[in-house]
Amino acid sequence: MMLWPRMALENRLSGEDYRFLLREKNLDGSIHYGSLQSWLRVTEERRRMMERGFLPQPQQKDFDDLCSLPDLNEKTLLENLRNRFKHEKIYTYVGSILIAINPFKFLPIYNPKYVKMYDNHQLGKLEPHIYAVADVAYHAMLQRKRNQCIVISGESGSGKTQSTNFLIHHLTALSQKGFASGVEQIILGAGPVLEAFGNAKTAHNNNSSRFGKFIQVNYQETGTVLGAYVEKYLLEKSRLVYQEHNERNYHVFYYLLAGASEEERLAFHLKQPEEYHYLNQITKKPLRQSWDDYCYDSEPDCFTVEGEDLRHDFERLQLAMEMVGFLPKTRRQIFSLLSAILHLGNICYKKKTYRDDSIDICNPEVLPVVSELLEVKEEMLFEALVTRKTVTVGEKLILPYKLAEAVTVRNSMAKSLYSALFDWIVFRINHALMNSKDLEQNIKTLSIGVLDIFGFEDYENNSFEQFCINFANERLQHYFNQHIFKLEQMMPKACIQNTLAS
Ligand SMILES: Nc1ncnc2c1ncn2[C@@H]1O[C@H](COP(=O)(O)OP(=O)(O)OP(=O)(O)O)[C@@H](O)[C@H]1O
Repeated sequence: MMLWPRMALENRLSGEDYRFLLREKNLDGSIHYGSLQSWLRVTEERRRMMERGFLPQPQQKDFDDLCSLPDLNEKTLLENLRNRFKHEKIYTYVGSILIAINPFKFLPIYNPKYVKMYDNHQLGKLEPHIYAVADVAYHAMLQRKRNQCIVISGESGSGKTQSTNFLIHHLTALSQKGFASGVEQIILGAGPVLEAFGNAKTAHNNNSSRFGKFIQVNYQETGTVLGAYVEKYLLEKSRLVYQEHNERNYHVFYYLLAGASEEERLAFHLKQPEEYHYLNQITKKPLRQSWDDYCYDSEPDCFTVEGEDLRHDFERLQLAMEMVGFLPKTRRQIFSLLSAILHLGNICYKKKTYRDDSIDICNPEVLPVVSELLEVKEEMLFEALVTRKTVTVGEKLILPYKLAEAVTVRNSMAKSLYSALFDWIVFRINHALMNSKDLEQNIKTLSIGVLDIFGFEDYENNSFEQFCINFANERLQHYFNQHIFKLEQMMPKACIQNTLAS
């Protein structure tokens, strides 16, 4: 295109005022001049030919930062992301924010070569990557001497936990530069332990986090990892006693039942998963055939998920627990408690007589098993399961539970035991992650936090837990919007100040 070309001025017809001229090279190399109107006619013709398939579609250029899209609207934004995804580019920037699209397959972009490539690089210079975000946070922390935080948000199954793992991996790799010190090993070992006890298969995600976590990696001012801290939020306790169709209980139960040795099976009185009430609800889906006739359709079970090797997972868990500092004796106690919870769920009740509401346990042979595994007296356990103690003015009353109450109490006991176990595991992990140097007052520490909470959920039956999860997501989104708008507002001010100063 030529602006104010001599030729255009010379050849212009009266009344036409060319400001530019279109110049096109023909196939034989000769130059062809055209007016804007003729060029528009040709392009329109080309567009029609392409639409009919006579001409090849032009290769669409993709933008690695959505802010660079010439025309930013929902359609172009989604098309750009789709186009990139087709070429296995799962990451795209929106300024300093990173969008990740779950590829649901392994991509070879997380090996040490990539760690090196993204070390100390300027955001936007290379293809967008999760390592680039970790790198920017790390160097911003070192340069500005300020703590940093990375917030990960997205609906269930979108890849938040996987992204957290990549971030933690890169954050520790940047610090160690090739050497795996003790603390980094513990940080990396903590992930599989938390996942085994706090993740489960859901309808949306085979490895869904059923708790929120904030992992804070602490550094010395030189950038060396000092230690870490894990904060846990709201473990979904209801899953322990009830799961929706096609969902499972926490992974650790299936690992234990598949991977325990013969000796452990005997010691913990282990059975098959389908023999435990807390695990066998998934196989049966009520199928309504007519209005007054319900029957239970036997669906294929989901005790094992495609591609899963539970025995191997149990071995991996044992290794990770060892890395985090759980001694064999402690591990045995943990597995004994898990077995006790499973047996506890099998306790069922019946009315003693038709006349009153008093109840009895219909399978008393389970009681000695639970009492042995929990190391509590059988009588005390029985009392706790069938009676309630209340104190009135100067009087202690022991009242029997009603049938429905007793089932709720049994489930509450199981939920409390598991929740206490999970809290204790997080506590022990934190103890192992805490470096004594953290506590020394003369060492100034910096940190990078990664927030990974459960994603937005909408099931057929949504419980109080879904309400809490979705509310937390809404709050996080609100915080994010506020933060981004504040940054946007600050930007013009900073620009004006800079212009005035210069
Ligand atoms: N970058 C990735 N590369 C390969 N696979 C991935 C990636 N991100 C996610 N996945 C796959 O998607 C699955 C679900 O991801 P993830 O568990 O991280 O989701 P989530 O957002 O944390 O879900 P929830 O909120 O339910 O915990 C993973 O188990 C993994 O198989």
